[in-house]
Amino acid sequence: MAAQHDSAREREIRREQAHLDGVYRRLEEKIHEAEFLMDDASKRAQVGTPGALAERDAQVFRAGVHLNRLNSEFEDFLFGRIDLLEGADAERGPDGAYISSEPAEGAVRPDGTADIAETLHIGRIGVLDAGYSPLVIDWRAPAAAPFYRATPVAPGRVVRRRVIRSKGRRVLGVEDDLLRPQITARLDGEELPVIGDGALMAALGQARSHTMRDIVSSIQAEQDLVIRAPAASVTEVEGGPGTGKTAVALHRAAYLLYQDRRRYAGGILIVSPTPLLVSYTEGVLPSLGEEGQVAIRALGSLVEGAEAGTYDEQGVARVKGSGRMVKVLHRAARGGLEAGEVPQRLRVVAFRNRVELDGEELRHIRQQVLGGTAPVNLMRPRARKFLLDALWEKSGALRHYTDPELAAEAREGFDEDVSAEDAFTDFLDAWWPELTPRQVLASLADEDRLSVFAGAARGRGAAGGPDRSGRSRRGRSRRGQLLTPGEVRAIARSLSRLGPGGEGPLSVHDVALLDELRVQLGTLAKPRRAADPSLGDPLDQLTGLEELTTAADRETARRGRAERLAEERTDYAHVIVDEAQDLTPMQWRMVGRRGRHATWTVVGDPAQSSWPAPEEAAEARAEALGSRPRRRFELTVNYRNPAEIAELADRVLARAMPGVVPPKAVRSTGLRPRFAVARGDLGAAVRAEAERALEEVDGTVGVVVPMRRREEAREWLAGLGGRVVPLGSLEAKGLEYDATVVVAPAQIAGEPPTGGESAGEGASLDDALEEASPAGLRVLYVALTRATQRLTVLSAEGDLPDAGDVPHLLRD
Ligand SMILES: Nc1ncnc2c1ncn2[C@@H]1O[C@H](COP(=O)(O)OP(=O)(O)OP(=O)(O)O)[C@@H](O)[C@H]1O
Repeated sequence: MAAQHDSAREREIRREQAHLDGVYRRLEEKIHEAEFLMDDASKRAQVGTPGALAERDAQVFRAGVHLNRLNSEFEDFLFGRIDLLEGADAERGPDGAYISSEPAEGAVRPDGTADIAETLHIGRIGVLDAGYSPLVIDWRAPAAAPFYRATPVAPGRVVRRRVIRSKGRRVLGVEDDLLRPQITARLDGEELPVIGDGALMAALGQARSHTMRDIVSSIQAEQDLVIRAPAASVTEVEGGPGTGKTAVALHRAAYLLYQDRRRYAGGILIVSPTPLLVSYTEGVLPSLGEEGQVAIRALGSLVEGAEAGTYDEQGVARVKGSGRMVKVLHRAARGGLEAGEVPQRLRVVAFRNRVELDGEELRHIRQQVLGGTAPVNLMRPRARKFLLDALWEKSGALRHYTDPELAAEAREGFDEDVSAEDAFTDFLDAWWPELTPRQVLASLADEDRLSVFAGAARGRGAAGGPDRSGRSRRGRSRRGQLLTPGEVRAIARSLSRLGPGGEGPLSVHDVALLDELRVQLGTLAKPRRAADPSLGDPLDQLTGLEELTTAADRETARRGRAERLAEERTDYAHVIVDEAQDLTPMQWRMVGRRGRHATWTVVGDPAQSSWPAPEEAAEARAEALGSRPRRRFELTVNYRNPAEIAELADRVLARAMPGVVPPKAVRSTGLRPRFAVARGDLGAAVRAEAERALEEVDGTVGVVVPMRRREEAREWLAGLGGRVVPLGSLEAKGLEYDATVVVAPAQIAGEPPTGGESAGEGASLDDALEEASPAGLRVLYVALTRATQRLTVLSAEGDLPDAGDVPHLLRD
């Protein structure tokens, strides 16, 4: 093989540049073609026959999509290349590349030499030359798979894998991996040069910004297996921090779209734990050429019209997220009719007689109606019928008829009479109003009401809330009691921030409760809106001769329709759940409803779960995913943290989940984590450490503080600029920064379940350890695994640092 020196590198860069120039020439031709098609299409608008118009619409649409993709500003449009031996067969796939992945017999000569038979360039979208030969293969095409999968142990046909770095139209560099070092391969009679020592490390060393980058040029083999796994039933992926789970989930969405656009366009939902993670990741799909086809939603934004703006204290969150709430809400929905002023008398005039039902009779009727299983709002017709039955009986009119036919006729007349009376309809509206989920949720701010639904007797066992370690006292509660009086009080208090109609700020966990109530209450069919021509199908408007709308109008209408569909869509074709370990049972139910007929990809890491009752969540997850078969994958390499940081985090993991094998960190920076202690003012110490980190790295600095300190942290760090981000420990999920400052680790690990004070000044070692529940330690593990370059641990009250400033929880 040729030795690596600068002139060889430059020559190779020139070669790739020549190829890229050819690709851009071809792209320009395609752009002209698409523009011509658009132009041609708008001329057809003047022809005006239905056939021509329909054809034109289709043409405008196709050309528009194509133009958008071609015009997209791809940072490095072309990023890879593989040089392949001759294949075992001579069959070509639809992208023009040969299909076989194994070399033909005799491709390597007995003397160890071989010729490169095929060179493929890999890019974000595929481009064919005028003769339909591939200039660039789409990274998702089967022919591109060896680029990701080939290893020196199983190289297949790949001799050399090259990552090409470019900016705009300029090739900046190339990095090669040689997969068959034992052979001497020739390309066009020349020995194949090998440049650089791998692109992965270069990618990992880059400074981080506030948005995630795609990893399309350096996807690793174990990740590629997940990305390209067939979308059957449930694909489950587990892996430690930094193993690329989120990256893989996003690339998988793009892959599925490529595989079956018809099925998946607009039909993929990615569920993310926090809005911060949504905004961090949402640029990745457009960079892969997939704009607007995938809904990425935070757990607090999954229900239409309900956007969570706050977090509950952890103790409250634990109860709201628990499966015990299903029964409480079921009862609350059924009892919701009693929440306001309930009319105690119904008085109507029928057949010229006054008929009346009193409070007791009405209560009895209500009970009978509620004996049905339908959602409460959908029982209104049943309520109406039972009321009419009772009125008819009470009127005594039946006695006057012996002939059943006449009796039936009379009854019909009676019902008509009563139903036409305002007194009756007004009564029904007040007695069986349409309940909204928000209203019913807000009604639970009344502790007495909630106690009834929760089966919790008031006034006794006031200390029955969550205990200090956050463990539920469910095991010790009375039979039939769903929530303890302490839990009832905590929930009622948290809901008191809502107005009577449920207006006001919702917490993330309230949203899952609203979704549950939505189902328990049922939604009345809305009267169909008068047809709005801008929302109709443009093809429906082609009534014959006149051309009513311009192409631009139609494009707007199409977009309006797409947006409306996206808003209303509640059942997806594929659901991807990121950070799945953190979904509460109630959230699993909410997410499960959105993928009843879907295939699923579920990625997560049990070691990062902040949910204190993993068995309960596992049960809910099993229920949401149903009996679909599971296919499991594991990711084992940590691409984010340098080994020095991973080693420290692993100490916490060993404490939180003894026996769990941490992922292997592939990089080492030689920089050990820094330990410091806040001896005076905590805010000043945090600010000083953040400033120091800003000096040390080019990119972002995340300052992770206990949840209850996040408001203060904003003030401490004010004015340091956009590179510094203050975060509560639970908000750090899934994110990464070049440097992180983890503040008060013992408080992060021991954040008390009901938001009270944790072990403070003068706390003993035993106190500190007792406070740190496994769930708390897992939260700390997340905080410690966010840094790509540098980590500072700043001890505060309760950390018990040793002489080297290492806090107790992080010592060996
Ligand atoms: N094959 C790869 N090539 C380059 N970078 C990679 C690769 N795989 C992962 N990374 C990078 O490693 C970092 C971690 O990836 P990601 O956030 O997807 O991990 P994760 O498993 O979701 O982590 P966590 O569980 O901590 O949220 C990201 O910066 C990602 O871009």
